[in-house]
Amino acid sequence: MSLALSFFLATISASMPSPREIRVLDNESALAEAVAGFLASTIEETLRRKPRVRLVLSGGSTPRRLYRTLAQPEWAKRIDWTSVLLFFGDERCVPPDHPESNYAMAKEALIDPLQIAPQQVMRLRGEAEPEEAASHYEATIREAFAPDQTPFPRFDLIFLGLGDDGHTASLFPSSPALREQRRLVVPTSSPVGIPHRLTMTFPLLNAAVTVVFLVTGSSKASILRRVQEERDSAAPLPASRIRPANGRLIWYVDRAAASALPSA
Ligand SMILES: O=C1O[C@H](COP(=O)(O)O)[C@@H](O)[C@H](O)[C@H]1O
Repeated sequence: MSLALSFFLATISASMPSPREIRVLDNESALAEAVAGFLASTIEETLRRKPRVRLVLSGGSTPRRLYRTLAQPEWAKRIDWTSVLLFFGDERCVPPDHPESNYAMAKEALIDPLQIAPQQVMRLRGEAEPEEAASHYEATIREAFAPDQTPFPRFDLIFLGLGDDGHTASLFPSSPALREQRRLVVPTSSPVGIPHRLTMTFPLLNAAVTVVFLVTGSSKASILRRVQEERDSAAPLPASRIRPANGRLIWYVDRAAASALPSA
């Protein structure tokens, strides 16, 4: 089936800051190919306007598949990685070679295979004291965007995942980090797995030019439906609060994850 046919595109714009698009692909590998194509054209288009692309990577198994796809020769030769600066939306407070580190995963699947230069990779220091690591990353981001960053730095593209509990990045339901309005990066905690985390905040994530969610598998079907339905609720799940103020929000999901959506 062609990519064009396997896309189901829904655009819902009522009372939202920006239209939302849901693109449904047959399976995880079709999704990785489609997102690789989207990334390639975003990088190309951004480089026509400015010298650098600032891209935020996410953790999780779906992004890993995407990174491995991007490292394949056919995609490697289509993308000019020398002009891309890589950042991370969140990190576990673990050393950079820990199996749970988002940086370690991206290094193994994307950065090393593509030989992306260390000076292009801005990692969160999971091994440092969390407050210090958050402030350090905030300074790193500010420096990478100077002087152009009012009111918040505007990343060209941010990849995000969706947790079973509705979390995204390391913004977990009921966390005080959800209320942060001023800082770009904060320490936070997770109710499951590695407890101490670092995460980008809503104001920073929502300042992006484009945010892309990557969601696959039937285990995500019911939470995906909830996130799509409750966008106007008074206490929405963290993932529902991703609403780029002047940007685009695109959901790439596979058929299994989309199976509980009303239009699926
Ligand atoms: O944005 C993100 O989302 C994931 C949740 O996805 P999962 O597929 O691993 O459940 C999160 O854990 C990850 O750190 C983050 O970058």
